[in-house]
Amino acid sequence: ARDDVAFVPGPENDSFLTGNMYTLAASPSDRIAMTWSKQYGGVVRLHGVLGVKQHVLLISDPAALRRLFSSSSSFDLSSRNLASFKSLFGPGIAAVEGADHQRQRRVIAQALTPIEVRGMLDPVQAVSKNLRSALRKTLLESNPNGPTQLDMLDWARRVALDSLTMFAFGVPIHAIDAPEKIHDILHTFDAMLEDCLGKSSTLKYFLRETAVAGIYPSLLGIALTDPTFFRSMIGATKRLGEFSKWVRATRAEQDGSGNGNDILSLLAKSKAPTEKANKGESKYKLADDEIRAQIGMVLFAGHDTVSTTLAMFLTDMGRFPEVQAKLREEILAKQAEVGGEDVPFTQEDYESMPYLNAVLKESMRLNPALGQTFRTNRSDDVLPLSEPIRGTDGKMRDQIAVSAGTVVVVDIASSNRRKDVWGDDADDFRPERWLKEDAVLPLTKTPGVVYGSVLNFLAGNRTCPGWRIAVLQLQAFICDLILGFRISQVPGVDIIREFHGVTIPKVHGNPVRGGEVPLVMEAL
Ligand code: HEM
Repeated sequence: ARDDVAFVPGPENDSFLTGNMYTLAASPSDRIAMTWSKQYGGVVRLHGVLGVKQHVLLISDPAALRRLFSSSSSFDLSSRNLASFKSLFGPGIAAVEGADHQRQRRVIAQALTPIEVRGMLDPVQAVSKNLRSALRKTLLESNPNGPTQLDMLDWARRVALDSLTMFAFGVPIHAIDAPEKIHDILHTFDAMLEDCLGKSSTLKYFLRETAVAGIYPSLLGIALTDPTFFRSMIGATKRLGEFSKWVRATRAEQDGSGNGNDILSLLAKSKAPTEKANKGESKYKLADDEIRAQIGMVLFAGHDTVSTTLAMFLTDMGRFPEVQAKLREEILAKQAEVGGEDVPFTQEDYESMPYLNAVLKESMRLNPALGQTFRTNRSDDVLPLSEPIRGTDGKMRDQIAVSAGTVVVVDIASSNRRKDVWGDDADDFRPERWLKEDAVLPLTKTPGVVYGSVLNFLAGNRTCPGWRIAVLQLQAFICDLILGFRISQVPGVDIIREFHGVTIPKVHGNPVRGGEVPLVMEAL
């Protein structure tokens, strides 16, 4: 088949074994991807891992991404990702493709409509209030008269886990009150992601990548060549199994279900036959093993993504104290308007705070929890370009033929910073850009996304189905934290993001396993 990928300009090969892929994975804060996309444009040819596929395309061009995310696209999660998800979680939404995926998505989308998400507000707010009082107590105990330095990534993980287990599974886990009791589950994924996907060394990266790509797929082969990777996968699978058992046992104690409004209860309803069931309706139901598989899947997709986003938001509040002060003013004014501290905000209240949403979108735009995600095409495809490129053969091309099986990196980080879309100050933190009348970007400029034209929740057939509840949680946590605390940077501490499949924030120059976000917190 015709294939233009080899003619797309890109960087020199970095390594015989890992091409440019380890450089990409090991570069903090998505920096190298953004450097390449600035240097070479919206499509960049990378050298792949030896033996897996010679060339890889790094894409931030909006026209190419629109094609990639369109309904007729041949691109989907790579089979290597599908297989790893399947062995970790079972046949859940991110482990299946084609008709099975469509059916599962339909059911899961029904559990996360605007109406269902509205019903999840109470538990989310209860957890958020608990965070505020536990944090206040900790601060007063450690320094009654002033500020204290805390790892806010740890607190973000705890609040995200408490909130998720309530709205998704209908069971309380008490990560805020007793993190030591659930340490394993709290850290299942950050540990696994670091061991399995993180930066380590070129050789280890090579062994892992070729293992998951099925070059030597036997468990024994993986165990022998990369014991850390092997142990970590086995450990995560075991903890997930225990967690899922605990969820089901706790729900059984609570009269066989959660509160009725959580994702699991809603999924279970999809299984129950209705009297009016039309012919063919069963194709929109989930089997028991599929429902079970969603427990681990949702824990994976909805925990570290939210905690990283929140921790980076708080980091930005430390970096930009004037933004923090202005945001606090807006939330205080809204609180007075609705009747004071004791009246909880509604979803409309959160939505009607323009500065809150502008700051959240701006922080997410610059700090995506997933800076990259990987795809392969199931059949030959052609990607149009928003601006033509000159190939390494000297020919101008306004589209690129991509033969089946090509690995594509969706460059979310660079897409969120394109100057032709966001303006010359695309790299700057400037929430005001969202307040202008023309802030709504024309869809022709972006790949068609659910939340404010940023690509954080992706687009297309695997757009994050949890984006509404993710945003609602972030709005609630942010309001409580900004009202309750003054947040400052720790002098000399710079936070970077390491990419391990999901981003883990760390201290520049002194990265610890699992990450941390030290901030100076003061109760107001
Ligand atoms: C700020 C928080 C979040 C971010 C940035 C985020 C981002 C994403 C992205 C980029 C994907 C697509 C991954 C890919 O296909 O390569 C995704 C998928 C998914 N997300 Fe989220 N997510 C967030 C929160 C949540 C929450 C809270 C839930 C749970 C309710 C959730 C559930 C899912 C599920 C189930 C998928 C798989 C969808 C599929 O394969 O069709 N996410 N998310």
